[in-house]
Amino acid sequence: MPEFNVRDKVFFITGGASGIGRGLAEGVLARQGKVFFIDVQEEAGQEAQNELAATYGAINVRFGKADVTNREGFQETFNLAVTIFGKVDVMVNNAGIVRETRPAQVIAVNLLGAIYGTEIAMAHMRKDHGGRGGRVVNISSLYGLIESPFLPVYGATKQGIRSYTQSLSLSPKLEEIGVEYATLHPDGVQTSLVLNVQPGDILYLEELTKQFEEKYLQMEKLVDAFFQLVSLEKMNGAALLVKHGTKTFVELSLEEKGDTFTVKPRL
Ligand SMILES: NC(=O)c1ccc[n+]([C@@H]2O[C@H](COP(=O)([O-])OP(=O)(O)OC[C@H]3O[C@@H](n4cnc5c(N)ncnc54)[C@H](O)[C@@H]3O)[C@@H](O)[C@H]2O)c1
Ligand SMILES: CCCCC/C=C\C=C\[C@H](O)C/C=C\C/C=C\CCCC(=O)O
Repeated sequence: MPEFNVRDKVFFITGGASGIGRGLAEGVLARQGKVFFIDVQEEAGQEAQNELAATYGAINVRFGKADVTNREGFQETFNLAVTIFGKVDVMVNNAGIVRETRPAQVIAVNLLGAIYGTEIAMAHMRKDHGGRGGRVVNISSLYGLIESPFLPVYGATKQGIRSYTQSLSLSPKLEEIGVEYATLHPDGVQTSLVLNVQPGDILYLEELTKQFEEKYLQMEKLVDAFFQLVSLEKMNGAALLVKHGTKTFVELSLEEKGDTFTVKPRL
């Protein structure tokens, strides 16, 4: 099977108006793919669409306003993408927030939103229901692999995304369904999610700021790593950790110690 080529593939990206989603959208267009992206921020989304269209052509990129926690609205924009581009080949569930004081909201956006997006994409892509197959990449985090005292709720959603996505990748019907699943685990990137953090969004922010060495991962490196992941001949089940200076495919191993088992990321 040849390497998965981005050219002429249609990507659907959630949370694409800014940050990582926007970076990935531009990466798709630069590789001659097509993008439909959604976001709750209408003005920023329209602006991003106009800027990307000016460089890469209006026929290759479209924005739709939608909230990933509203399944109906999410489905409507997905249907619109299929109407405009004829198909969706790659779903990227990227929309996410950090707000430790609002656990229900964080779980709804980060976890439920990614589950809705995966279900919507899978229903369209699955070969056993007349689809063409496809790929789903769910954006987790470094904190989808390790724990942080600063972000327990956020971390739980990111570990949830990892577990959900990797569980789907184990489907015994994978061949006939024809949909592959993977997770991306970025370290800190300087986006509005990090730069606009308010007291209360993160626990012990003062301590975190003191110990943080400002070793951010560059967007360019993250975008390259994403395309390395999505272009794999066989992407299913991959989990790619991208840190400042390194990128590593990680596997989770179950360690047995007497009667106890511990799950440890093999980093
Ligand atoms: N920046 C980092 O350090 C970092 C590290 C690891 C993982 N991530 C993850 O990457 C993803 C993107 O984050 P980012 O850093 O680019 O942040 P960002 O704030 O720049 O972008 C997130 C986008 O999601 C949109 N969004 C928020 N709620 C939404 C909703 N309900 N429906 C639709 N869109 C919504 C926002 O409007 C925004 O445009 C998130 O899932 C985040 O958890 C970020
Ligand atoms: C100084 C403010 C940092 C705010 C980080 C907020 C959200 C980060 C979400 C990402 O998914 C986290 C991924 C990587 C960590 C990024 C930065 C913090 C590093 C601090 C630490 O060493 O724990």
